[in-house]
Amino acid sequence: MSDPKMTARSLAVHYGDKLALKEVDLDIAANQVTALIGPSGCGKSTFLRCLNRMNDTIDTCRVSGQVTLDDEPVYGPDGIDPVLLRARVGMVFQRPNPFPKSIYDNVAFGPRLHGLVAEGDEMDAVIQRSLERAGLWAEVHDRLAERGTGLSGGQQQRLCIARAIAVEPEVILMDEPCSALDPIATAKVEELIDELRDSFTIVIVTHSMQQAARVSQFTAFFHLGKIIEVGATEQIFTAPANDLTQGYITGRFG
Ligand SMILES: Nc1ncnc2c1ncn2[C@@H]1O[C@H](COP(=O)(O)OP(=O)(O)OP(=O)(O)O)[C@@H](O)[C@H]1O
Repeated sequence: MSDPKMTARSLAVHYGDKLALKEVDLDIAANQVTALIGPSGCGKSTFLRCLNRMNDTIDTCRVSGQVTLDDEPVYGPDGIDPVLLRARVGMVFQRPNPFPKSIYDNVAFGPRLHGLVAEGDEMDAVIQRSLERAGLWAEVHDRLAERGTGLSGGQQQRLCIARAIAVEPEVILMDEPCSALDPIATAKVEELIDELRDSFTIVIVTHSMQQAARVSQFTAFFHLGKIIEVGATEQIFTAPANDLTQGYITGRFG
């Protein structure tokens, strides 16, 4: 791939003695959606968390190999500062997890943490723009002081997306972002993902083959800690090269 936004090379992850990810190589294309699929426990989330060093928070976890963001190393002595890295590579989790604060303060959290935006008109504009881009502004503009936790599940997840994009990340990692949502809320988030890729590079872990096919341009199939196959989503779903991929996408195992 020419000029990938992020790369992983020989990436391996141990939890204690257990090898969870084995020598994984992957390029993440800029302004595209890359889906990570595979059976439970195959290492998708572990891989995703390596991209913004979220695994650092797990005591037993050891990472080896290289990850880059715009050719800069993510790990090692010359690695990007982890706080800065997480501003550049944001994350949306499986369960919507708004802070027990107002809708406004949820979105303002990142810009305040990183000292990016002045309070007042400038912050108001960032809040509005982020909520608009997350497709939530129309639903919440007249109740920004209410608690984020009082929104519906789907709205909470879009609030978490607004919170992630408020710091203008370059990459957004999504770990099964729709698994706690109903079909209508899921459809909204999927539409949003498609719009967001104009501005951001997106990596999404999903258990839903339909979702991977609908939202992504590239798909990587993981099995037992390795990448078995990676390619254009259409090719992976219509003409996979590997029997294991074929077996998984046709539901023979999972
Ligand atoms: N914090 C942890 N401590 C110990 N082992 C872990 C930890 N997190 C994950 N693992 C193990 O690492 C392996 C990969 O897990 P991971 O969560 O990355 O898989 P996954 O493909 O995302 O699974 P799922 O689809 O079920 O979420 C599994 O065997 C899992 O049990």
